[in-house]
Amino acid sequence: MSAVSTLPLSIDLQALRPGMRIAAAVSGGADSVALLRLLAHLSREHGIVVSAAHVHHGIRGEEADRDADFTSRLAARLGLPFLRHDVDTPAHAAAQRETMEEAARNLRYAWFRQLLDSGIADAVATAHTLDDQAETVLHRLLRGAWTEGLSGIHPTLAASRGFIFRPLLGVRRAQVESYLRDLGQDWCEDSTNRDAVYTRNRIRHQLLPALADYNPQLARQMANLATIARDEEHYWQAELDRLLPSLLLPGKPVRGGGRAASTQPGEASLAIEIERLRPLAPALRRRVLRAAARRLGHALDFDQTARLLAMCGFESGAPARREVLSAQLIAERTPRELRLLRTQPESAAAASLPEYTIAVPGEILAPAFGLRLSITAAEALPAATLRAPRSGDRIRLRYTSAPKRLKEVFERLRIPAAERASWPILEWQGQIVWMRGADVENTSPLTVLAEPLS
Ligand SMILES: Nc1ncnc2c1ncn2[C@@H]1O[C@H](COP(=O)(O)OP(=O)(O)OP(=O)(O)O)[C@@H](O)[C@H]1O
Repeated sequence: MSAVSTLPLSIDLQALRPGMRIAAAVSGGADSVALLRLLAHLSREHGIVVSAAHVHHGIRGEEADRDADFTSRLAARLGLPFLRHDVDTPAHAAAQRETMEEAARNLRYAWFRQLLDSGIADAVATAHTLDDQAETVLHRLLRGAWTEGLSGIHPTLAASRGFIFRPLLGVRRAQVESYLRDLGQDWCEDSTNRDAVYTRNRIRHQLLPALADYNPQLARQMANLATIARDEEHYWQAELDRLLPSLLLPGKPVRGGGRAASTQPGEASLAIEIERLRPLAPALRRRVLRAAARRLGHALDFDQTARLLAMCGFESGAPARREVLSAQLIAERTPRELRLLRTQPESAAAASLPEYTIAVPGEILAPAFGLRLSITAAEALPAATLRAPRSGDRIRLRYTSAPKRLKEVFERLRIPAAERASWPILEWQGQIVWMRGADVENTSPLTVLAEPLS
């Protein structure tokens, strides 16, 4: 089944077959209400079996109850089954040390995959639109993205059974809303969608409209860029799969002894023969290095990759023999090999982590900590420092009477010993005002927002 002409919006249904059971992921917002209405229409015409799947995230109080009731009543009115899943997002976020947004998304997708695995649905449809795509691409561009990041929201995600797909990716949000108005169909507004604390909302309500003054087609072009980047990625990934086995030296991880880097228990390393990298195009060299680092659990940013290329002698300047790329990754070079070594963070590498100075108000990308940090304040104030913990650091958690030693805080938060030396904290005027995953008593005039770098 391809694009369906009898529908008022052109939606991409290439992946669907008659008789398939489709769970529409419905938050109650305009996009997903439109998705449900469109699929309900198709179910009558084409024998697709549609249900409405809603996650109650346990956040946003009564508004979330309202959305769940609204979605359930809408499904009933359309004669469709309603599937509801309740989760405790704050508890999950605390346990996994994720932001609330990350936790909500992870819980949502985990349930979608459960629906597929259990055979309740053959496919889950989400209602991402072309505007979501444009916002995602622009957001990633602002954070500093590779082509993987620029490939944005993928139209289809494979699952172990079935798939997740986004049939509205070619549709503008304004089209969705006018479709609903024509139907006389209402929807729920999420009050947090206007909250300017979230970068995503500022991109949607401020940046994209401002840029559209320069080019009214910008959203579509951002979406086109995502398609181009995705195809490029696909091509290069196939090349990489072909090349990697001959580029990464066999028999790794190694045990040290005569080699460039000696490994300790819990560490791992990979080596790449420099001469084999030399004939490759720069695009492939970078990809090989990034793929090698990824195997050690590390996402290299552009500068780290450039430092590795320089170590191999592919960039100007004297090649360094050793680079501490982050608390967890060291690179060493012998005449023949470039070796990447994943270290225990308590090692010397942790001590070499950079400190980032952040203007207040201001924001910073801190690749060594995998973070993007923004600080808001009502007026210009002295700068803050993002850094790894130091002995003697004390921190006051909310609802506790006195500052505690960092070691106690780590224990209380059950942060594994191996991660502590590189755990990011923010210091302002001699006080720790933020720490990843901790509810810090922040009496300063600073508001701190941290997001992981993708
Ligand atoms: N509470 C929910 N219950 C069911 N589906 C939801 C819920 N929230 C979002 N979705 C689905 O996910 C789509 C995207 O939602 P939204 O834009 O809020 O999420 P996001 O975090 O920006 O994106 P992503 O889901 O890709 O991470 C919605 O159109 C809807 O299909």
